[in-house]
Amino acid sequence: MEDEDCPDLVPIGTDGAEQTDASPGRKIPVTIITGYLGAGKTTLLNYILTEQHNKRIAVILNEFGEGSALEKSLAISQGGELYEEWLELRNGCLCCSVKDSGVKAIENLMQRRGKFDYILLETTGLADPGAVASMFWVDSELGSDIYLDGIVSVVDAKYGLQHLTEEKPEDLINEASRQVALADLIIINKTDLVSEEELNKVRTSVRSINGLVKILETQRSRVDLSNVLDLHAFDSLSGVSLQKKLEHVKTTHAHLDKAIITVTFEVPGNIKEENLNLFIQNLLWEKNVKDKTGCTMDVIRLKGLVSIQGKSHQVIVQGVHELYDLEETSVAWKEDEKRTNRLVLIGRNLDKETIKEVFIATVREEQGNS
Ligand SMILES: Nc1nc2c(ncn2[C@@H]2O[C@H](COP(=O)(O)OP(=O)(O)OP(=O)(O)O)[C@@H](O)[C@H]2O)c(=O)[nH]1
Ligand SMILES: [Zn+2]
Repeated sequence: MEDEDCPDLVPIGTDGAEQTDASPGRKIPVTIITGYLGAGKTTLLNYILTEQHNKRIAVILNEFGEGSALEKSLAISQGGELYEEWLELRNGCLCCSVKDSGVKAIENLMQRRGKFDYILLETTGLADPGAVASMFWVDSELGSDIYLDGIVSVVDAKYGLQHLTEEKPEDLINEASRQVALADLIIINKTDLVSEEELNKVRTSVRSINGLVKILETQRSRVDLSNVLDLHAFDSLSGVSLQKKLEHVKTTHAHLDKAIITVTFEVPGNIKEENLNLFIQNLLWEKNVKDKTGCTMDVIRLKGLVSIQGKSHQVIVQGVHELYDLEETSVAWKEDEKRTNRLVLIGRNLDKETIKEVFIATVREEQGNS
């Protein structure tokens, strides 16, 4: 990789703040804050910055996914004080080659100014957070200083329902639904503007898309920060909490043909890692898994805990769009425990029976002893 391709981040002023880099080896979490136009993302960011006094938080405001501006500002909060850095990007934007250069740019800045403890990234209201997420997720595996902690979606209590049901041309999934489908935490904001009944409708609609997500309701995005930061939603640390969640997933039925829903299934026994890979790749890459009517199953998010042959611990499966990852958790299968595989899929054209059959068939096929 050529250094030339990486944008430079140039901090404004040379007499920067003191560096408070305590633990150089530690990785820095990135939380993606997404949500439709005007839902309350910036309000949430500002709230976090004013509430959180002991973390050095870097904020990337609003610019990922937009490719025009030549400079980006990076607001940094430390000890309750806000100051701003400008990122001067040689090739114009942070997003055009985000995968390498966006992360690299953040790393460069940290080298010059000392590490942050935390990075918050606000996407634009129409962004596909999956694209942004995959950039940080992949890079974490390449020895980056940064890792993806979670995706938080803010939903407007008043207009959210309208956004979620908006029909897009050519069968596209609307942005609001995608943001909800991908989220690890949903904040339904502006509850002051709606009646209890309206709020129920929004909540039901959010839940029908994402049966796994935690939902909070707020005014002015005021939320207990322990619910937002350090979720570890993408790493094996989330294995323990995922286990509990998987037992209580709210599976939903499509009330509309094209609705995004959550399905879950369980298949007992041990599976081979290569067979699981095959199943996931058919689903996410080959896209050759179809529902009963012949429509391709369209998976936006996938999570699961599985039992892989030869592994003593539960393995967590994570998928976002076409990326996925298997990682052994710290949870060991007990001697007398029934080994099992639980998967949750969020997407379109998902029908539980078919997908379970396909899973079983794929797992069995290659064992050659069915
Ligand atoms: N009534 C009410 N207004 C709110 C609430 N939270 C935020 N707002 C207002 O809603 C507007 C949009 O809030 P932002 O935080 O800028 O929303 P955003 O998601 O960052 O918006 P974009 O970046 O433009 O997509 C602002 O005028 C806020 O003051 C709330 O709980 N109730
Ligand atoms: Zn904003």
